[in-house]
Amino acid sequence: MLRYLTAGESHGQALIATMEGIPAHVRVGVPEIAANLARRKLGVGRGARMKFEADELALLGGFRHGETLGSPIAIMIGNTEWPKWEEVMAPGEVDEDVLAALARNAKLTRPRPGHADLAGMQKYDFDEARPILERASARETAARVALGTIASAFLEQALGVRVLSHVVEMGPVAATRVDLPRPDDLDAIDASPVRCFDERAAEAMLAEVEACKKEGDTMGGVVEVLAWGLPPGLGSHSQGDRRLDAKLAGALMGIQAIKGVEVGDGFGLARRRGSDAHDEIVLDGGRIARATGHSGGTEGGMSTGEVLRVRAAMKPIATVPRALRTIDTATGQEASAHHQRSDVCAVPAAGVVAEAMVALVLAEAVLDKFGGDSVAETRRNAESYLARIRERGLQVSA
Ligand SMILES: Cc1cc2nc3c(=O)[nH]c(=O)nc-3n(C[C@H](O)[C@H](O)[C@H](O)COP(=O)(O)O)c2cc1C
Ligand SMILES: C=C(O[C@@H]1CC(C(=O)O)=C[C@@H](OP(=O)(O)O)[C@H]1O)C(=O)O
Repeated sequence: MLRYLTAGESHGQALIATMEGIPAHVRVGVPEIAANLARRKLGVGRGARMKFEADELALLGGFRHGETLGSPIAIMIGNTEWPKWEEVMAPGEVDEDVLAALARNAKLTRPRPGHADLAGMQKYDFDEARPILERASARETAARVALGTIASAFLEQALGVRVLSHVVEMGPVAATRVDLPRPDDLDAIDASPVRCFDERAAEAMLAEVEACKKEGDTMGGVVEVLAWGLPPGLGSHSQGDRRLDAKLAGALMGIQAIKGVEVGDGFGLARRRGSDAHDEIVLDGGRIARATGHSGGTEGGMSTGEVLRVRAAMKPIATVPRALRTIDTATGQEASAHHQRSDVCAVPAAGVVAEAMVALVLAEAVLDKFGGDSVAETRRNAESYLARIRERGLQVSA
């Protein structure tokens, strides 16, 4: 069983991530996690905070000498901006006069449409948005990316599974390249300011973000996550909440601003006839293969052994510089939404977060199927399962 939690506010002292259930001997540590945290900050359209804030990473539990111990993992990511926020976000009581003198403590009573501000104030009984936005903020995704790095390392070392993401749509611009990126393409994707595999589309995407920024507006887009090398049979058809596709959808929808998830061709499948929608089962050198990849690598809530392909649609950033209409909850009058600074577009970063969430779901599914308290034990169990599939003549070619 794999379980994890994150804690911490956007302008608090630190983010904390804990995870239990990752086997011993996964070779992973600060270099790999720090590299993924850096990837999450990349991409055109990110706001000023990405430049001046560093992620101060500390591994507090569950690691020794560059490997996991099989014990609970505890990770801290310090917010280097904390000194500026020490009073505003102090966990203890602070003198009212001190707070009143701080401009950054001004009450946020003009909730932003599209953010968690208003619903959160209503639900948690606050007279301003600060206590809500602090946790709603996608700063929290740094903690999930840290955990996802460990899940990814486990998947690769136990089973040779590689997870990657790329941007396929940015506002109105869509990539048209049909071949799927492979793990070796990830460096090139990360080198693109829009994290797009299709170079021609990348140029148009870049122009779109720049135009959007100039016009004081924000953008969304679509990211695709691929997992290469999965065995068939992760997840189960036997209960709705055990379906791999359901878990993937839930995990991706759990990312801030994600409003749609597609598995494989998703909504497009609904517009096709069955003869044109399903991946015919064919022979490839004596092994089972699929003629096409419409399903995205799951059937019946189980992985098929083909490449897993899921997409997540991100809505435009809620903090629109050309501020949207709202109500000032202090006066009850119409007003424009509060805005200090924000990202114009965070789709490239959302791809890195989506990659982490998919890795966490897959690691959980692998541990459900194969168990194991060490990487070697998970690998042995998976090998024996795959040997049985071969014995039956049911092996896939991917
Ligand atoms: C990587 C990332 C960065 C984000 N940056 C911002 C931002 O700078 N400003 C903003 O208003 N929303 C930003 N968001 C989106 C908000 O966090 C999100 O809209 C908010 O939490 C409300 O949740 P909902 O969109 O799911 O309703 C970002 C989301 C992600 C995934
Ligand atoms: C800090 C991060 O993202 C933040 C996510 C976010 C939001 O509303 O989701 C709003 C912005 O923060 P601020 O309002 O302080 O400028 C982003 O910078 C991060 O990703 O590390």
